[in-house]
Amino acid sequence: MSNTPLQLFNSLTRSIETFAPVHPGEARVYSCGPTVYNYQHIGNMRAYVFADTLGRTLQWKGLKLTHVINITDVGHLTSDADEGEDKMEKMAARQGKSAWDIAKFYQEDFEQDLARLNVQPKAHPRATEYVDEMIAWGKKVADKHCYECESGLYFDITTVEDYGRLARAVTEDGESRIDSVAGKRNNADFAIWRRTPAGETRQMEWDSPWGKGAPGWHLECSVMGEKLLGFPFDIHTGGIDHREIHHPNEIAQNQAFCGCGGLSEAANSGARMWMHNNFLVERSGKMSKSSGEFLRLQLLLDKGYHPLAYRMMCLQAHYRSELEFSWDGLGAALTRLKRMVMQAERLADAVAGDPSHQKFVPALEKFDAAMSDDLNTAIALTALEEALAVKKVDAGIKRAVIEQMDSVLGLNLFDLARTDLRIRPKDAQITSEEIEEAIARRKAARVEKDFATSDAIRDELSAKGVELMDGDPLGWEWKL
Ligand SMILES: Nc1ncnc2c1ncn2[C@@H]1O[C@H](COP(=O)(O)OP(=O)(O)OP(=O)(O)O)[C@@H](O)[C@H]1O
Ligand SMILES: [Zn+2]
Repeated sequence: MSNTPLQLFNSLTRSIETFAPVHPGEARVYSCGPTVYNYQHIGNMRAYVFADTLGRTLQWKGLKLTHVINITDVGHLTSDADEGEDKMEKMAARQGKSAWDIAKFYQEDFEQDLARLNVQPKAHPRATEYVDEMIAWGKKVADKHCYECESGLYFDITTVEDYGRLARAVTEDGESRIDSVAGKRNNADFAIWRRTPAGETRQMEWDSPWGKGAPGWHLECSVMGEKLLGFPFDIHTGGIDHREIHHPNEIAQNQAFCGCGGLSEAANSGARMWMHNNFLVERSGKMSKSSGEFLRLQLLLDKGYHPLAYRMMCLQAHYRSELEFSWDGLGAALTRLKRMVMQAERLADAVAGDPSHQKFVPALEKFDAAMSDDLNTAIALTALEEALAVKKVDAGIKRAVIEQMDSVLGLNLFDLARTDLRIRPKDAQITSEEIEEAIARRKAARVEKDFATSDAIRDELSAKGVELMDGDPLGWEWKL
């Protein structure tokens, strides 16, 4: 546990602030979750590695954490600015399945990816479970803040003070629009309720005072945040794209809901702090699902990379910096993780003791200072390596220090074995058992000083794409 004050960058004020819990001894965090109309790409997963590292840090500071990552299973249109088709219904039509089945399938896939990245269990409320509460919220704010037009109930952004303060850049026509909704008063007004067009039926629709239809995407997060965490809660997170439209709209709704209009009190915006992770990018630009082919965690596995190598890759960058994905970078992150796992393996039999020992003070202080400085995981990783390198100390003390650091970074160092990190690529022509069996035969031949057989086995493996790595300092033994 650490008592150093935690400094975090609050997007709302664009400055570093000291975290002070709303409820003493507790931290309540809401992270915008995925729209489950498709697989998540690894860029999306960067957002959850960041949110999880934040949650772990708050726990390490001694706070009882309540952390929500919602599931958007209705209401997110193909444009964040509330226009176009519902992403769920569009995919359902494309796959010839029900929107409910689509949501279930991709939610499960998402949760599997979270587990693979060692993201701690969180609450995952689904938007469709809160529709009554969304309607109640709409009723409460409708008179003062909304107007109806043909396509539904819209929020008039001029009815709250300082709309778009979070984005700092919202202008009347500053956002990309794909088509404009007839009857909207201001370009940036957004739907609270989307009425099903006359003569159509949606798979996901509910009765409301504004006709049959579905809730707006921004409303969902406001409602689930308020219901599950209460206003104000401590921290709201999301990817940096949400700073421009989704979160300013949530804040406007929250101001209306609190009946306090203004933004002078951080409380009025629903959360005290708003934090945003930067993008994972490819050379060609932001990784995105709309671009057709995209990188999934499963593809990394299929190519032989352990998912935690991707977590390592994320931690090597500051969450507010862009991170460019490359296979070489991922390979380097895997090697780094492997070195750490090997060092942790040496402590496997030790019972964790009291971490206070002179020799670990510099590394622990460095780690604490780095994490407390707006989650500087890149430096924290070097402190972890310094602690791992400390020699001639009691293994139990060392284990306790490493466990503490790993509880924050989530690399799972004590549960991973070296061999877990060597994943056979999906297209490999040979099974791991066959490789191990050939290696055992070769070892036996070498004991007999039968170098001809030993070389023959090496060639036989090489022909199948397996390179033996005699004397490899990482003990890798072979690679494909
Ligand atoms: N390339 C990226 N890097 C980091 N975070 C991202 C990236 N793309 C999206 N995110 C974040 O991932 C979370 C889930 O995003 P969401 O479900 O809205 O999908 P999306 O990837 O933005 O969809 P699409 O690519 O179809 O526009 C959000 O917090 C979003 O800000
Ligand atoms: Zn959201």
